[in-house]
Amino acid sequence: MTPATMGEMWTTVGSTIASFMFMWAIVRQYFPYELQHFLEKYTRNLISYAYPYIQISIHEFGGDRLKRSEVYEAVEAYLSANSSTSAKRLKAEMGVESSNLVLSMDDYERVDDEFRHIKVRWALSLTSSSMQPMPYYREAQQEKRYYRLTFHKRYREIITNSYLDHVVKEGKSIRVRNRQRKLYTNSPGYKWPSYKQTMWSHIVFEHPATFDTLAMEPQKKQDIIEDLLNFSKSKDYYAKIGKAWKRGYLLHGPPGTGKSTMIAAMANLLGYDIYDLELTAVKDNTELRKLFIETTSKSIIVIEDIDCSLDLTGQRKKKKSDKSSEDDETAKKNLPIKEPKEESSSSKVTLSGLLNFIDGLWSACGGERLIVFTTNYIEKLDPALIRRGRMDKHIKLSYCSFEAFKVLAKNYMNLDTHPMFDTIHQLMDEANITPADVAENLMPKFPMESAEARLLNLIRALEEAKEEATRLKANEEQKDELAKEETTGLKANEEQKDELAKEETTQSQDS
Ligand SMILES: Nc1ncnc2c1ncn2[C@@H]1O[C@H](COP(=O)(O)OP(=O)(O)OP(=O)(O)O)[C@@H](O)[C@H]1O
Repeated sequence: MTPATMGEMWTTVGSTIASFMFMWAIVRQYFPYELQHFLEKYTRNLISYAYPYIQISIHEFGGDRLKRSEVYEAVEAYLSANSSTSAKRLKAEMGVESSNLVLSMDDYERVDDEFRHIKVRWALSLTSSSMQPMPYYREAQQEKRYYRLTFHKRYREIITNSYLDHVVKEGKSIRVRNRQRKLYTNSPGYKWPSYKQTMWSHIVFEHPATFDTLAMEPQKKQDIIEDLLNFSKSKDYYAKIGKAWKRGYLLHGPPGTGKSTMIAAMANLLGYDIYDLELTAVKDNTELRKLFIETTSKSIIVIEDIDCSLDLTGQRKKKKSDKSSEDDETAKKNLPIKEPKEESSSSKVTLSGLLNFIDGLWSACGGERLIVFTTNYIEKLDPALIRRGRMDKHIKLSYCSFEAFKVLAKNYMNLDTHPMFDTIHQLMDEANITPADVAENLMPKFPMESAEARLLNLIRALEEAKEEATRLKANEEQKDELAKEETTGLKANEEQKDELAKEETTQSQDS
């Protein structure tokens, strides 16, 4: 068939040449190396006169042949999202950084893509190296894969300036979404022996908590979700206002109200890694800075129970004997007593070191990081540590409300409503119970335990909590009464003493 227009003619020439080159890529391996080299050089020169297309190659391995090229990996991810629907020959592999099966275009396969109405073609090809492979990097050296992008030369500018950037950005974010996330810790067990320094070590982070499963009032939950999503999309905004791209969250509330669960939900929402920083294992401010610099972008740095981690007030660390008065206070508030973390006497991290870690010059490195502190006792923290700007958002996690209970009932029993809910609602207004305790009661104690039995367990727990609260209140009132009586007695004594003294003075004056 004769091509009707010039455009079609170029298309025909182009696709003929492209097909020729594609065929050549397959058959070239059967030619001796020297002949391949010779033929390629002269054919390329000849083709470049007639060929209206531009080609860009992206090789799997860089000059050092050891590390996969980041751009290649991004293109691979971008095309795997694209090619799984359009390519005819796909290969299935386990993702390097994920446990999912990843589909991508097979060797010598081609896929078409479109960008601002411009059609481009990607092909995956292979070359074999003439070099003797090193034993450990055999694969990297023997089979060299590369992607070849072909487009018409009239689109050179748009493709090189915008399309490639778009592919790499998209590919990187697909990789972030698909990667296996990590939970890092610097626990004392991971000291590097020769330097005696703590180091990060990690396991795969697989916590199933999400904001859907988190028991909390819906409006409060929505505010937090929006705040987090807003943060993750605000790179340009932070740059514009000249602030490091990071945000501090302070989660406070009694034990078992979901502080750790919320951190896991945050990480799952944003696809971030978690660095669980054990401050008591950090030797000094220098080591803290080193650990901080080693954290990567898109991560949450967590310091749990910050009040127990260090003496952040600069005062003498409390001795065991000093604890009793503190414990009295705790008992008054009906909170379980938190054991202090491992003795931190060897740690010389100071409050100023920690503040530097949050918002000093070093804190700007890396970007896109959340810093989360948790505490059961917000009132114990130095105001400088938690002022807005450092801890931008303070979130109070509290005892279970009826709204929060409904989330747990849905999660644990798939119940939206039940006649027993009214009693539970009423009791929850009168008694304090943590979401952890509610969850424990809703869990079946044996297979097939009925919903009624589990709700009854919860009602009993609520009644106990109510009785306990009434008992504690009565105790408090009794203590207040005794204190009042004591004060009245002391006052009467004082008055009697004054009276006697007055009488004595009168008598001595008379005599
Ligand atoms: N708000 C909640 N939503 C869903 N589950 C919760 C919630 N709060 C607690 N839980 C359940 O209770 C368990 C303990 O909660 P979590 O460890 O998150 O509490 P915490 O406030 O961090 O406690 P602590 O102060 O002792 O560290 C969790 O594993 C979870 O099953």
